[in-house]
Amino acid sequence: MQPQEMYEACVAALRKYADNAGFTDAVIGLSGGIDSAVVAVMAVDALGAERVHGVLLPGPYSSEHSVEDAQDLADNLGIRAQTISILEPFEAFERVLAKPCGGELTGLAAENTQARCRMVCLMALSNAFGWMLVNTGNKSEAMMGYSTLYGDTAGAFAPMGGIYKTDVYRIGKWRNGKAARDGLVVPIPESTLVKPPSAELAPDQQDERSLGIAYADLDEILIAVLEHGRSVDEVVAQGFSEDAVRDVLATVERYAFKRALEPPYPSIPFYR
Ligand SMILES: Nc1ncnc2c1ncn2[C@@H]1O[C@H](COP(=O)(O)OP(=O)(O)OC[C@H]2O[C@@H]([n+]3cccc(C(=O)O)c3)[C@H](O)[C@@H]2O)[C@@H](O)[C@H]1O
Ligand SMILES: Nc1ncnc2c1ncn2[C@@H]1O[C@H](COP(=O)(O)OP(=O)(O)OP(=O)(O)O)[C@@H](O)[C@H]1O
Repeated sequence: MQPQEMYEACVAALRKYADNAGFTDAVIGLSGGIDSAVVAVMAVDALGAERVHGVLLPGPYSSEHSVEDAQDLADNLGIRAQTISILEPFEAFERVLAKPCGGELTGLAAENTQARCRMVCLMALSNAFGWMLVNTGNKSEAMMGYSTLYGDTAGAFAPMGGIYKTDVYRIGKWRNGKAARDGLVVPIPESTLVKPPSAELAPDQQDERSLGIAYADLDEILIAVLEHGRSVDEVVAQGFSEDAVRDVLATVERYAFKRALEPPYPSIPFYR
């Protein structure tokens, strides 16, 4: 499927889900990253700018450029955006969880607590105003379990849940190009499109370093096996090491439990 067809299918699925569930408005955490940027544009196209509520939730490792990119996106889209710092709640959790967690809240527990603080804030807004929390996950992350259970896996619907990360970029670029061709404001800031993706849950964290593989390679392996039914040998013949392919497939299997707890997403054969 070409980016335009993918994009329009995701927008239509989001609109339909919200209508069926009786939601008029949506709330989205805006991180300055590509995933939340593309999902926010989809939500505006599905529901209208006045019905999309952005929330910037900076934490201890949020970079200045992320906050700027998130604000620029909101301005370009003409949506209301507010900032809720997670520093205070996170510090409170660091204090109260230090002793129970062995003396200090560190490592994975500290990283994931930040994502869960964000979820609590977003769900409070959902409860207060009846806004649907839109999940920003993509299929590459879901397959690799690269998300925080009960954190950024929250949300009613994941419009991009069936789209691999490399296509998230293609879709975003296509949507920006369409705006430019139509003489409209280009929604996604250039720096969101070019910076290396990062969860910003630890200092200098980058997705591809944490995953141990570049998204371009990861997606090629995932699409070959999961979408086109290729065998390990066939994928190795495409130019990947057998270890790399087997590692990816073992991770996919290990994280089936997390996918079972993630929101629904469009059931569209994007890759057939
Ligand atoms: N079989 C099973 N059935 C049911 N539950 C099972 C389970 N195995 C583990 N669990 C539970 O799952 C927990 C582990 O899951 P979880 O807490 O999510 O933690 P985990 O999967 O270990 O780590 C999440 C990773 O995703 C990264 N992340 C987070 C947020 C956003 C992004 C991003 O950029 O997209 C990336 C984060 O930096 C971290 O490296 C275990 O502590 C256990 O409670
Ligand atoms: N600082 C933040 N402010 C608001 N929402 C956030 C913040 N950090 C994370 N989130 C929410 O959690 C989601 C997952 O974070 P993640 O870092 O994986 O995504 P992203 O930043 O949109 O994209 P990328 O993976 O390219 O960095 C985001 O899409 C966003 O909805």
